[in-house]
Amino acid sequence: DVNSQWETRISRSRKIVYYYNRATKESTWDLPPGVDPSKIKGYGEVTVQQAQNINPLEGGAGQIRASHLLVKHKGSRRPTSWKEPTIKRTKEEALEVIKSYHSRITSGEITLEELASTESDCSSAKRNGDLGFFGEGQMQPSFEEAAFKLEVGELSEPVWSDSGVHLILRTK
Ligand SMILES: N=C(N)NCCC[C@H](NC(=O)[C@@H]1CCC/C1=C/[C@H](COP(=O)(O)O)NC=O)C(N)=O
Repeated sequence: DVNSQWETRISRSRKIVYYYNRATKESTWDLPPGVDPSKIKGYGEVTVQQAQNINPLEGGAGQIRASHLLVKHKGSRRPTSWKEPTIKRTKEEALEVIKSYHSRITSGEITLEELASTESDCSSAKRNGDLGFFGEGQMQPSFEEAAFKLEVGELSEPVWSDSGVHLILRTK
């Protein structure tokens, strides 16, 4: 089963956990869909919290914390998600969807975290969209540039990255 293929390792440079699949030799920063970090082979003592790369400590200098809601499209770098195995919507359709989410959040009808938990195509949906603390060089440039421009508590306009289109809420 999927938990037997994956193992957690510590990235020496980043001092955060990543996941390595012994069968496919794939490595990824984010919790692979369907994997329970508390059930897979760990490298050293890795807490579940660490395994989800949520840095429990205040972000270091120059780090911010943000949550996001991602809507992927068929041209996304990984057109699959925990929600659907093959994402077929077009870029235009993805933008329409994210615009409707943007107005529902700005009208106060729903929060980004609530919407991300059920609608985001990113595995961070399980954490209400929380990406934890991150510094420069960790996220794709377009996402990083938009996120670092936000004030704490501010919601971005739709932001494109190779992953798809995002709404970003800076939280710290
Ligand atoms: N530090 C934390 N928490 N995780 C490391 C994130 C690695 C980073 N990821 C991104 O830049 C995309 C855009 C912003 C968020 C994000 C999340 C992607 C989106 O989904 P995907 O396109 O991968 O299927 N899911 C995971 O990586 C990257 N350099 O690829």
